[in-house]
Amino acid sequence: MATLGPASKKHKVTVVGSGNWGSTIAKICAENATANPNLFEPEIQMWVYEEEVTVPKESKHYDPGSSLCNKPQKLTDLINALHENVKYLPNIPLPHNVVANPSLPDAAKDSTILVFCLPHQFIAKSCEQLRGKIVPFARAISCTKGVDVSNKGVQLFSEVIGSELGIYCGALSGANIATEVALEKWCETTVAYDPPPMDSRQPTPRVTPHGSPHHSQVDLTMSNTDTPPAPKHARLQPLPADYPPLNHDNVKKLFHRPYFHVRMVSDVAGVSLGGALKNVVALAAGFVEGLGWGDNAKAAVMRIGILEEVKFGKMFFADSVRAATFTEESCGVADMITSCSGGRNFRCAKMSIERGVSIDEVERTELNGQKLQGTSTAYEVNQWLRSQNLEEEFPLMTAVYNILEGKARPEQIPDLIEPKD
Ligand SMILES: NC(=O)C1=CN([C@@H]2O[C@H](COP(=O)(O)OP(=O)(O)OC[C@H]3O[C@@H](n4cnc5c(N)ncnc54)[C@H](O)[C@@H]3O)[C@@H](O)[C@H]2O)C=CC1
Ligand SMILES: O=C(CO)COP(=O)(O)O
Repeated sequence: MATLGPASKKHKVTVVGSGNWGSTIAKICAENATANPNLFEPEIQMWVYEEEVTVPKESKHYDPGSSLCNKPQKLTDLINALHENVKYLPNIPLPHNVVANPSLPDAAKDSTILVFCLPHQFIAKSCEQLRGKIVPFARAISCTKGVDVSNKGVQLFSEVIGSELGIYCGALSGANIATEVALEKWCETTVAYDPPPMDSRQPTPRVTPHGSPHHSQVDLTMSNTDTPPAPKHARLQPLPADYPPLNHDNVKKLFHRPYFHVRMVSDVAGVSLGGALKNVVALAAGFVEGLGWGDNAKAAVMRIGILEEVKFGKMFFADSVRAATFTEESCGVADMITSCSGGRNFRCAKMSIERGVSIDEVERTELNGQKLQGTSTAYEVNQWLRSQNLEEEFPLMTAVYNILEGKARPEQIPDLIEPKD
């Protein structure tokens, strides 16, 4: 067995995104960079989609005499001066080693770990900006919840990021309402990371994967020897030996906090799909709550939602998904419950019924720039199901789409999701 020298380099970490969850994830990574100085560079770069922001009067930083407060400022300048994202994560101090950067290529320069935490509609554009500008052996984790439908079929965002950038991408998802996590209220999350064996420098169990570059182009099968087989296609570059290995233990150290408990798994598809599809279910839960139907109705919607998640995974990601991920891990049932109780998709869908306005209007007026993922995911999922002639197999996903389109009413949900004999 090859001897491994001590790692002389450390991982540079960039968080791509700075919204409600992006800023929270940057806080977590920054705390862990400080806690693990042997693994990570001290500074966490956080890419901020630049905009002009006025410090709100209710902010503790508001001081009418200060030049920062008397006119709109660049959000990056505010974050770096106040160590708070006053627009997307107000009242939460960010560690001083979080550095806001308005240039994506600059923020990601030389980074070996890219943590993507953007609303899903912005992933493709950000990958375009990064293509050819990152270190070729970088690894990524997608914290984005959604699926992408294109002429390539239905893809997870870990797959989109992986194939656009030619790097390996895992996924982080769980019952994680950002404001609670940012306040350090305890919760669990699931990180799916199924790295090529060359990263972990230890045998990794064979998993049958779906689609992303290491999946389709690199044979992950381990022989019985300690040396991993050479990849059939060398596109995925090995992590140089002078970096600490990116195995489950070290990836966990980037995210696990006393208030944010990480369980590591290898099922990237299951983790990603749980997070994506529950956002559509949360809209249905919001609709029935908005009608005043109570917890029993919401529980029925959640039950069917979980069944449709599992079915979607088995039908379209059969070679990689593990049904138990949806029931055993935080990214499954637990995320369904929390999202259908207090998530933005749930709350905005409920308000849209109560006020008799569209959910898009509620998003515009109530979320101060934060983005719903359930509405666009409902359209993406429907586009895919329709292309496969399978809308009837997913009555809840289809009902939500039809309600958003004005082709069905929320009151019809019980009939729409009733199994057809
Ligand atoms: N907020 C939460 O509680 C959680 C969110 N997530 C997921 O994390 C992902 C990111 O969500 P949040 O951080 O909550 O974002 P957010 O919804 O709070 O904020 C919107 C973000 O989009 C950025 N943005 C606006 N226009 C843009 C453009 N043209 N290009 C690039 N960025 C642009 C804004 O700067 C802002 O950072 C989503 O997929 C969401 O489902 C996952 C777990 C919890
Ligand atoms: O994903 C979330 C909690 O895990 C947050 O969901 P919302 O985007 O609906 O707030």
